[in-house]
Amino acid sequence: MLKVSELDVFYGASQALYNVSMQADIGKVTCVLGRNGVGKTTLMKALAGHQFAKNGDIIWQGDKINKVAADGRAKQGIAYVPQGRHIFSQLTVEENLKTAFSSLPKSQRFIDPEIYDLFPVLKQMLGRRGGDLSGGQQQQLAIARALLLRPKMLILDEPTEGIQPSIIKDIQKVIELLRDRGNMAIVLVEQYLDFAKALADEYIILERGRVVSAGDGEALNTSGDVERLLAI
Ligand SMILES: Nc1ncnc2c1ncn2[C@@H]1O[C@H](COP(=O)(O)OP(=O)(O)OP(=O)(O)O)[C@@H](O)[C@H]1O
Repeated sequence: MLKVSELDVFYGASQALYNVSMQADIGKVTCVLGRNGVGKTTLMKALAGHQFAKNGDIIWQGDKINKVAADGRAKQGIAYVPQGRHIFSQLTVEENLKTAFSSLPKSQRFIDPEIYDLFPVLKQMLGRRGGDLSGGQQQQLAIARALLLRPKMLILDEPTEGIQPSIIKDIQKVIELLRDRGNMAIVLVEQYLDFAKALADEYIILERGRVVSAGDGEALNTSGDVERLLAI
């Protein structure tokens, strides 16, 4: 389980997160919602170890990981799929997948064939360059690469951004399947409310760096607050 308490995060002198607390349980999807620029990506970076908190605690599986860098967190089972996917456009699909190996012990440095059950398109495209894939295929590649770490927590920052509806459905099914296995916490940043509603077991909404609403996924459908807080 992930437990975040009273997190303050700064970029230089500018504060991006104020007193943020949240929890993400194994076997659940926790959605982080909010308009542009409210701090969602900053929170994900703080969870993944790409940005450090000035104050507050990040407790993962009972250990305080505030000071652990990103590679250390990957080794502790935290996998991060950043917004914009960050795949290597000059490397092939297979080479992109293998970049995950550096965080794995030697015995686990292989591509689990299950990856191709989840994302069949990747098998057909193993020799293609990452940059030649569609946005949706790149997103699938980025998620597959993260899954090679055999994570206990998967952080997905806006996986539907700029992606065609049929692939959004495929990604939704994969997230549901991973959740239903019950051995992974999934933290999902999402602007696309229908996708969030379909997947969220729990949610938080950020506004100007603060948590302004939180609850179980059902409340996303019933609370009028949600539409108001996410309206542009
Ligand atoms: N590297 C940075 N240096 C300085 N300020 C930053 C940096 N990255 C983000 N910020 C600022 O921190 C605040 C939160 O940004 P963040 O990217 O976390 O928001 P977000 O909710 O993820 O937005 P979006 O939905 O547009 O991705 C914004 O005011 C942004 O301008």
